Amino acid sequence: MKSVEVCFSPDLIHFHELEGKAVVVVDIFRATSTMVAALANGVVSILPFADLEACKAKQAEGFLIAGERNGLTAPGFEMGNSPVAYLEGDYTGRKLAMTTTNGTQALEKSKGAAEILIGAFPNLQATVSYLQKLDLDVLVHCAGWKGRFNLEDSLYAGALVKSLESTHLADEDGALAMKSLFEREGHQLKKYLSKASHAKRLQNHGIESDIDFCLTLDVCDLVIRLDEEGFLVPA
Ligand SMILES: O=C(O)[C@H](CS(=O)(=O)O)OP(=O)(O)O
Repeated sequence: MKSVEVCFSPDLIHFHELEGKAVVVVDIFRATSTMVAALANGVVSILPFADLEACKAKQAEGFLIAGERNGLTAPGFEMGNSPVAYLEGDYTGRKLAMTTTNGTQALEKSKGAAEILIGAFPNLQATVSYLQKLDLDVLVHCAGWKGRFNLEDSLYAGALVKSLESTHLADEDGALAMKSLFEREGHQLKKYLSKASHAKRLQNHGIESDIDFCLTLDVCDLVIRLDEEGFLVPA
């Protein structure tokens, strides 16, 4: 049987082996949810950046540029980090360059894995089915918040561990704990996560509809992987 483990923050990733594994990067509020929304609604690929200036420079090459820091659109960027913006606008055929506070940093720190996927609640089941066909152990890499643990990414990790239980053994404490948490709270995601500090920060930005999308299960039949050129694309 294959295995599944959880890393709770990019600052802890050095404790985990990446080589030979499928890493699922997750940043529920909001980066990975936004990536799913963008690629499910016409964007053809996403080039992730840890750095704002490098990302912004891609505009000169025709990229749509998305930049977010501390929940707000960064100065000079066309898009911020709202999934709903991609559901409402028409970005068909556009290539997106994207940088966010936590999510794109976690992606950068996942490099070296055999396969890197984007995890979010809207594409949970599609990602599970894809992972079950791969002959790889799984590491869930939670983006957290500025190096800290957060509830929403960890709860997603629990949902993934639970969904993979017929094929992947959860044999470490983080995976076991989050599976138990999801079994207890997964039926009331929105109520439970309304207590999360990140949800409270986003509520202060008045983006309730983003939170709703981020916590909706299985509305996108889409698997997203990082390709050999460094673009996030549908698998
Ligand atoms: O835009 C977001 O939701 C967050 C902002 S922050 O972490 O609360 O500053 O960024 P993300 O990279 O999606 O975690």
